[in-house]
Amino acid sequence: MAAGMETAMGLVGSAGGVSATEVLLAATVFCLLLLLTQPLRRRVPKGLKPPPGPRGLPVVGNVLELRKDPHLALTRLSQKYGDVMEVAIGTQPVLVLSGLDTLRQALVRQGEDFMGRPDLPSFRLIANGQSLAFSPEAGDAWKARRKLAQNALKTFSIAASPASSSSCLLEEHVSKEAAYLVTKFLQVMEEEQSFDPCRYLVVSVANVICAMCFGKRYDHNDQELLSLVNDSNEFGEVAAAGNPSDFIPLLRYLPSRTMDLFKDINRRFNVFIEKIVQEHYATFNKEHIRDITDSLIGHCQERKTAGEDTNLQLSNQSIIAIVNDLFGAGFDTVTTALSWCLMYAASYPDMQKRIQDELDQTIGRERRPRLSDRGTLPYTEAFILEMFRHSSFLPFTIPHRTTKATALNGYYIPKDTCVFVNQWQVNHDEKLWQDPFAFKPERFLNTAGTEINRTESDKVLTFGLGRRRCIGESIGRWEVFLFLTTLLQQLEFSLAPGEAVDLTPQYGLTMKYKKCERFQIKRRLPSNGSL
Ligand code: HEM
Repeated sequence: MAAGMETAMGLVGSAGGVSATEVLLAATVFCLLLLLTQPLRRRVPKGLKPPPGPRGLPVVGNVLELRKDPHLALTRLSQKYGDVMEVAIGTQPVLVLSGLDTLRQALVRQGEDFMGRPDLPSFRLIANGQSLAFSPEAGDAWKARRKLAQNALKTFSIAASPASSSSCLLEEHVSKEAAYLVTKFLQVMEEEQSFDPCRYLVVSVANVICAMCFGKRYDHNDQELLSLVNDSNEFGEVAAAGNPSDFIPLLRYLPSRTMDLFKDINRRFNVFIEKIVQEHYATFNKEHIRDITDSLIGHCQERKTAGEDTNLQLSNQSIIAIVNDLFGAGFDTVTTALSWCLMYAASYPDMQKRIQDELDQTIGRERRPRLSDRGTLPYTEAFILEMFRHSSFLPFTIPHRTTKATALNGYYIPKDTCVFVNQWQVNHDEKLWQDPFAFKPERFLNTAGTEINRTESDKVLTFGLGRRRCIGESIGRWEVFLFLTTLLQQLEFSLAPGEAVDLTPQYGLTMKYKKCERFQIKRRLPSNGSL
């Protein structure tokens, strides 16, 4: 993103000259460009208005205002122009939506109108253009694929599992990986003074989604997996809302290291998934469906015998691409959520202690936390909610697109308009939250501190809303809960003394704090009576 923005800045900065003729020529070209690049005046139906927004420069539009932390820049602009505003990225108009009520209206009540995805060049590179999450299709075939993904995901994660000693497969996988992490953290701590736990967290979280999708787990030193999961930052830089090269065609022809990396990540990702899918095809047995990949292969084969192909035109390739999406969406989001949890816990030791006291009183230390403990740990739940709100690590949803011409809050919005949904703004809106920049889990508790206040928790926006709402929401929330409680039941997290840690989120599809090698982890002292 930064490289692209610099290029965009270079573009406007390059005009200049010394002689009067050159100045005149430059001015003429400028005016011509201005005329050519102004969006054609749209015909706005009677009774409606075009959305307001800041005036942009020719060629680059408002790119310069958005070049750093677009979520903050667009929040500031929304304070001036309102919940429905229009900015220009390059010459393309982009609708930016803020405000919880406006988002509920657009994404839920008028959900069909706002459910598309824009056809962006970088999105075409994801899963060979077949991605469920990023491709522009939003018709019946897409709806059938989303349903298929939801069902497969449910069967191999949160559905009751009579064959397992855990309540569901998700609990079994997470519990195992979290217990392994406890041992791993203590082992690394013996070897090093302090370290970055995210390096291990990401493999454990990836192993959970690998177990569900592919029925396999990887070693923490597996180079193939490590090289994939450690490149999520580069992926997020390009796939984030507002990547200039998606909107300014000229930038696509200029060399960009970030773009080259993005292409390479997607290529390696496809190779990784294809290899596993081929292995599954070779050993497939319809009487013994082992995981999500098998269940999708099974679906392809059933459809073939039922002659359903012409019906919804789902290609086998597009069905198999679903595992690509589930794996991709399933590890970076949850790892980022957990890394923020650990950072807040280490930065606020009193809050960490309060969670641990709650765990000691409710669960003790003899048995591992289970998913059924969720409703019994209100402070822990409030802490997780506050992590989602305060970090807002998914500042925007994946961009949306209008599927037809529509109206919102009295503004006219043409078909195929690209839409950014500003989740960060909602989570820091002073009209919704008292002291929005403070980290205060208690804001979600009732006065007695015994229950979550559901009116407050429903205001946090993290998983999107409506037709495009995240299909892994329950899995994501449950994983964060179970990993965090298992880790905090056994371990104490702190930061090595030194300079203050920089908690500023780095802009991307998912926002992380700067790499921090200063975590120290030790086994908790026995509490009175337990252990
Ligand atoms: C804490 C964890 C997670 C967070 C915060 C999160 C958040 C989101 C958000 C904001 C979106 C975009 C919504 C929109 O565009 O309006 C999304 C989409 C999606 N998520 Fe998640 N997610 C998480 C975990 C997961 C997991 C574990 C999976 C799967 C195993 C998953 C699968 C997906 C898929 C497939 C989509 C695309 C849906 C569509 O385009 O219709 N997510 N998620």
